Amino acid sequence: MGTLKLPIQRGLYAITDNRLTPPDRLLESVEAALAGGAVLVQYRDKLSSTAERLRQATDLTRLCRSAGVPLLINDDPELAHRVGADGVHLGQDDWDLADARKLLGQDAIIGITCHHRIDLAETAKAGGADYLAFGRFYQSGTKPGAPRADAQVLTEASRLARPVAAIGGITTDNAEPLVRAGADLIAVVGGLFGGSPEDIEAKAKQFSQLIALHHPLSTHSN
Ligand SMILES: Cc1ncc(COP(=O)(O)OP(=O)(O)O)c(N)n1
Ligand SMILES: Cc1nc(C(=O)O)sc1CCOP(=O)(O)O
Ligand SMILES: [Mg+2]
Repeated sequence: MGTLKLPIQRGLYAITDNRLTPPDRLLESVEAALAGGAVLVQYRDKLSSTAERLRQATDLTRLCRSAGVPLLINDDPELAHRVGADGVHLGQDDWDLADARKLLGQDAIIGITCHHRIDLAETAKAGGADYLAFGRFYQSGTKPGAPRADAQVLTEASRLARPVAAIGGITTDNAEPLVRAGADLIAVVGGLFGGSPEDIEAKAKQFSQLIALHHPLSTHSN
């Protein structure tokens, strides 16, 4: 873990996937997302062996650190601790937030899945979550069974004074209403990594530009 908590910027949150960012393309895919302006990266891998996950997480930690962008590990605070990543993303059935905080320390970034529920977000905030994630907003090939959420929850969550992430089926064509509703982080797997590897940087730039343009607190014209 770094010695200082990195700030969470508003923008694109790039999330990796075994199928779409396989081991032989993982680093170049994330590099392209970073070149396109991703402000946060999550290593999400539910299939690889422990040794492979350790290798990939170590490589990504190095890459993201050199880009000055925080790397979070999905589900696995012990792996985050081992590789010195910047934090974790935890779902409602994953590690307890307090236990993860105890292991990773105050400077770790910990994000929590809140589905479509403000009560879960309030609990997560009270427990010290660094951002609150809501979804899924659209059909998702990555997690088709995730509960549905409506964009209004993003506006309601804006009052909680924590960065708000939106996830689930988001593409450059459907992200704008979520940004307008108050999403600070647009979290994407398929809409970023699902096409041709040559297109990742351009897609990341498109996401980054539309977030900068349409967020309610943007200094650009809306
Ligand atoms: C940014 C972000 N939001 C939500 C999730 C989903 O977390 P979880 O509910 O634990 O589901 P899995 O990702 O573990 O399948 C996420 N990973 N990232
Ligand atoms: C990992 C995840 N969590 C979700 C939630 O709603 O909590 S939706 C989702 C999948 C995100 O991938 P894609 O951008 O390909 O839909
Ligand atoms: Mg999880």
